[in-house]
Parts: sequence; structure tokens; C-alpha cells
Amino acid sequence: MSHRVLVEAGPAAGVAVLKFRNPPVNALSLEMLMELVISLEKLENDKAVRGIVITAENPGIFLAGLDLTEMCGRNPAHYAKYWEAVQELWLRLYQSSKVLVAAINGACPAGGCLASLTCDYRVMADNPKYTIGLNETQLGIIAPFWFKDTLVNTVGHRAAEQALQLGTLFPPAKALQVGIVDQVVPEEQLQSAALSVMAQWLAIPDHARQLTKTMMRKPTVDQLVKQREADIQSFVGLISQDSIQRALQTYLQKLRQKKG
Ligand SMILES: CCCCC/C=C\C/C=C\CCC/C=C/C(=O)SCCNC(=O)CCNC(=O)[C@H](O)C(C)(C)COP(=O)(O)OP(=O)(O)OC[C@H]1O[C@@H](n2cnc3c(N)ncnc32)[C@H](O)[C@@H]1OP(=O)(O)O
Repeated sequence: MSHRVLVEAGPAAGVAVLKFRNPPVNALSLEMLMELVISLEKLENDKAVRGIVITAENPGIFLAGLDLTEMCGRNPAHYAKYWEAVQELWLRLYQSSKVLVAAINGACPAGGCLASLTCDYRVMADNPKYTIGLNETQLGIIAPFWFKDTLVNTVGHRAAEQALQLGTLFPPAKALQVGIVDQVVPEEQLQSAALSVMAQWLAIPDHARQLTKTMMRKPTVDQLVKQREADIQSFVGLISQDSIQRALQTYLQKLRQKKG
């Protein structure tokens, strides 16, 4: 029984809705990653499900990205386990045979942005408080190559390089302009817009669409699959550095002080 991930039958036949519900900010903790992988595996094996709308249960925060507390003050074995789970979620999402539509109803930084970029289509609510992007450099860390590749595959090399170096978090209109999302709609129309896009994608025969998706994505997937262990070791090495730990602690403190 999953607590942090809710899966509901959608209003349309063959469509499921997967909702994030990990308060306060839907951060991707190790438990959340594991629950997501299990939920996605069940959906992947369910022949009645052809498409999945991915959204947050409560509007405001789609996903706050990776859980910073999993990457601060822990030991190398924990970092390795955590990173393997991050890889596993990306592999499941990016290779899913289902149509994935992200209905982005809140803040969508870093790992949250990555999760949405694995979807086949992104619809974002037109709320200036919501931003999306791979902001890792702003935290003093680096987006790994497969985060970068997923962005490049979506927006192209130049736009990706600029967005990655600056760690830009784009508000909806800018996100649409750069191509990081495909559609921006009034907030109250987000779910219906996502379902309407889903219907268009489901009008294509599954086998033809699935083979095309695999053809487009396999080279990117293969890059990680062939060096998963080396990627884990890179992550553990980088995240264990004192300078990186200090940068993450400072960032967490800034988040906490923002309230006071
Ligand atoms: C050349 C070699 C290369 C090798 C490369 C290998 C490896 C690379 C190394 C590392 C790669 C890591 C990749 C990392 C990806 C990530 O996803 S990092 C996380 C990025 N996320 C963010 O920057 C978002 C931070 N959060 C916010 O901006 C805001 O919290 C918000 C989501 C907009 C929500 O704002 P608000 O509603 O105002 O809520 P608060 O800010 O008050 O937050 C409430 C509490 O939640 C805590 N929190 C927020 N975000 C996180 C998080 N991501 N993880 C953990 N905790 C988080 C926040 O501190 C508050 O806590 P307290 O209640 O104060 O205790």
C-alpha cells in the first residue's frame, strides 16, 4: 500500500492518474522513489492502462526535486542506494511503454523537472508562482549527463546549455517559449487539457507509437545503462565532498530561514 503516491482510474477508459502526495513539498525521498517505482511497475504491467497523467495531489508544488536531506550528512552507502533509486525511477519513466502526460500544477525544480521531461507531453498551469527547470548549478551542484541529455532531447543543445549553466527556473510563458513545456493553460483547465492531449496520443496505435518512442529514446537510455555503476560512484564522490556538503547545507538553511 503506497502512501506517497496515489493511483486512480482516470475519467477516460485506459487512462490512469498518478498523483504525488509527499508533504510538505513532494520531495523525492528514498521511500517516495521506491513507491513510485512500484506504482509504475504495476501500471506498466496493466494491459488495460494505455496512458498515465502525472500530477501532484495538491496544487502548489508538483515535485520539489530530489530530497536534499537524502544528500546531506549521510554515508557513502546511503548516497549510493539513493542514487541507484533515482536512476531506477528515471529508467522506468523514460522507457515507459505508456503515454505519459505531465499536468504540472506547481513548482517543478531539478529532479521534478527531470521527471516531467521523461513524459511524452507537458502541460503547465499558467500561474506565475510556478517555475520549472534544472536549477542544480544554483545549489552548487551539477546536473548529471543523463539529466542534461533528457533536457537536450527536449529543447535542443543551445537552449539546454544556457538553461543548465544558469540553472534557470522558467515561469510558464518562458517555459513554453523555450520548449521545456508543450502547453500552458489556465490553472482550472489543467486536468481537462491533459486528458484532451492524452486522447490525441491514444488515437495512435500503441505498437507504432511505442516502437517510435523506443527508437527516439534508446540511445539516451543506453548511455546510462552501460555505466550505471560508474555514475553511482561519480555521484557518491561528488556529493561526499566537503565543499558540496557545505553548499547543500547553506541552501537548506536558506530555505528554512525564508519562513522566519
Ligand atoms: C563532472 C562530473 C559530474 C558528475 C555528476 C554526478 C553527480 C551530480 C551530483 C548531484 C546531482 C544532484 C541532482 C539534484 C537534483 C535535485 O533535485 S536537488 C533539489 C532541488 N530542489 C530545489 O531547489 C527546490 C527547493 N525548494 C524550494 O524551492 C521550495 O521549497 C518550494 C518547492 C518552491 C516550496 O516552497 P514553499 O511552499 O515556500 O515551502 P518551503 O520552502 O517553506 O519548504 C517547506 C519545507 O520543505 C523543505 N524542502 C524544500 N525543498 C526540499 C527538498 N528538495 N528536499 C528536502 N527538503 C526540502 C524546506 O527546507 C522546508 O523545511 P522546514 O519545514 O523548514 O524544515
